[in-house]
Formats: sequence, structure tokens, C-alpha cells
Amino acid sequence: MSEPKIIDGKAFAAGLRDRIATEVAKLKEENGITPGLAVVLVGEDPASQVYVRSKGKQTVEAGMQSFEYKMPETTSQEELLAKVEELNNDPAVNGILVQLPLPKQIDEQAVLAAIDPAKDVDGFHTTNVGLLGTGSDNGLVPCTPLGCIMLLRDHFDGNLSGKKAVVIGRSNIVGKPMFNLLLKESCTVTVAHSRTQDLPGEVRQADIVVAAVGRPEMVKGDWLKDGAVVIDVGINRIDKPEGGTRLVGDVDFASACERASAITPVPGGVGPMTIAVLLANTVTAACQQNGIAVPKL
Ligand SMILES: Nc1nc(=O)c2c([nH]1)NC[C@@H]1CN(c3ccc(C(=O)N[C@@H](CCC(=O)O)C(=O)O)cc3)C=[N+]21
Repeated sequence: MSEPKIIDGKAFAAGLRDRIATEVAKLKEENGITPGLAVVLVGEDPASQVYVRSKGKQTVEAGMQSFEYKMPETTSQEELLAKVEELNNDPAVNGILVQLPLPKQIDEQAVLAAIDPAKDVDGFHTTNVGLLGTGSDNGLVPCTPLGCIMLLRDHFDGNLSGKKAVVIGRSNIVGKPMFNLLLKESCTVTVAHSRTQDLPGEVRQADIVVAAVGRPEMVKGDWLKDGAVVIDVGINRIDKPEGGTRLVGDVDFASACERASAITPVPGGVGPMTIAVLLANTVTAACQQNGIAVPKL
């Protein structure tokens, strides 16, 4: 194989944000609506604070309103549910994201269930999960998997039909919605996980490999079929031998480059797409709430 194409998620996300900004300007001008996104962060996790800050910055850059709520690590479930209820009832808020994971005294499912499905820009509410699972176009779709699909559609000029895809990982946040989205694109989809018997053998069949296991550099290049397209969802911070840390994906990038025809890097691949799609979902939510046709982004 020659060198693979590096799928530049960072550049794609920048283009997507430009298209979002154009749509937001139109919504303001033609409908008098400024979409608003509320992000709730419970606790002090430094990585989460970084993401929340970039979400806020990019929301404002796209011309939307950003509301940020920082709550202490000791917040009770009752207090967080009260905040969610307040945001559900706030007409300036079109999208609500409660940053995960939550502290252990809080039941994550109870909080996700409390978010108004129409404002659920993460797409984690069972109503939206069900809409995606039944092939509906009316729900809100989780940001990271939708970002992966956008990169794949772009790479394959919109046609994924009949491709064999393997999704590694079965989380509610990435693996399961990714399965549903690939199925909707008429791929033949296998979901592999920690109990899969012959993971390299499953991966070897795939035209498209989506790795979302959270294990640094687990997927090796010699598992891949020649010419496979690799989407690496992992973001793992590992120690460098010479000191300091670096980010790596769930795929061993160097060896994967010897087999893949295209691959997303880490950083600069799927990660930047996640926030750009969150902004897109906020526009979608604002349009759906106001009976306006959802723009194609
Ligand atoms: N309810 C909820 N929804 C989320 O969408 C959500 C969440 N909780 N909790 C935390 C994770 C993490 N997350 C990322 C967003 C952007 C990058 C990103 O932009 N990464 C860049 C830079 C990475 C870096 O330098 O740290 C990259 O991969 O190139 C990564 C990770 C959203 N999350």
C-alpha cells in the first residue's frame, strides 16, 4: 500500500462551523432566532474543563448564545435535576449538554432522562435513541458518531452502501449509535467488543473500521484488510518515554498506515468533529423547536 489519505477532521470541522455560522446568520435575519446552547459541568476534571471552554468559544464564534453552568463536585442529583428543569423551561436555551461522566452520587440515566428530548443535543435520551434505532430523521443524533459518518460520507462521496463495517466498542455514546448510523447508510455492520472471540479476524473483513474502545493503540495495522478506511475515535493520553504525555488513538497509527487507504489522525481527526456537530445539533434543535426546515449541513 502507498501512504494513506489522512482524513483531516480538524479542517472538515472548520468548514462545518463556517456553514453553521452562515445558517445561524440566516436564522437570525429571517426568523429572529439566535440558537442557544447550555453546557453543564459538574466537578473539576481538567480535561472536561478544556472541552467545555472550547465548546463555549466555538458556540459564540458561530454566532450562537452560550450558557455555561459550573457546579461543584459535591452537587446532589436533586440539585442537578433542578438545573436541568430550569434549562428545559428556558426559551433562550435550544440545546442542553450535561458533560459526562458525572460524580458517583449522581445517577447518569436519571439526568439524561430528565433532559427535554427536543433539547437533547447529545442525542442520549431514550426518545432520541429510539428514533435513531427506528431509522427516523426527526431525532437528535449523538455528536461523535454523526461526525464519523460525515467524514465517511465525504470520503466515499455519499455512498457507503454495501460496505462491510466493523465497529469496535459497544458504548451507548459511540458504538451503538455508530452501528445504527452505518446500518442506515446500508453498510453490513458488525459490532465487536471485549468478548469478541477473534477480533483481528473480524477487523480483517472490514472495508470500514471504527475503533471506539478507549485502549491506546490496540488495533494493529496487520489486522486490517488492504485499503481499509479507518476511523479512530479513541483519545488516550499516554506517557512518553522521555517524559511528558501525548495523545494517541485506539489504533496503532504507524502500522495502520501500512495497510489503510485512509485514516483519521489523533489528535485532529474525530475529536474536533464532536464539537462542530454539537453546534450543528443545536441549530437542528432550534429549527425543530420552531417548525423551521432543518438546513443540510
Ligand atoms: N455529554 C457529553 N458530551 C460530549 O460530547 C462529551 C462529554 N459529555 N464528555 C467528554 C467527552 C469528550 N469530548 C471531546 C470533545 C472534543 C475533543 C477534541 O476536540 N479533541 C481534539 C483535541 C484533543 C486535545 O488536545 O485534548 C482532537 O482530538 O484533535 C475531544 C473530546 C466530548 N465529550
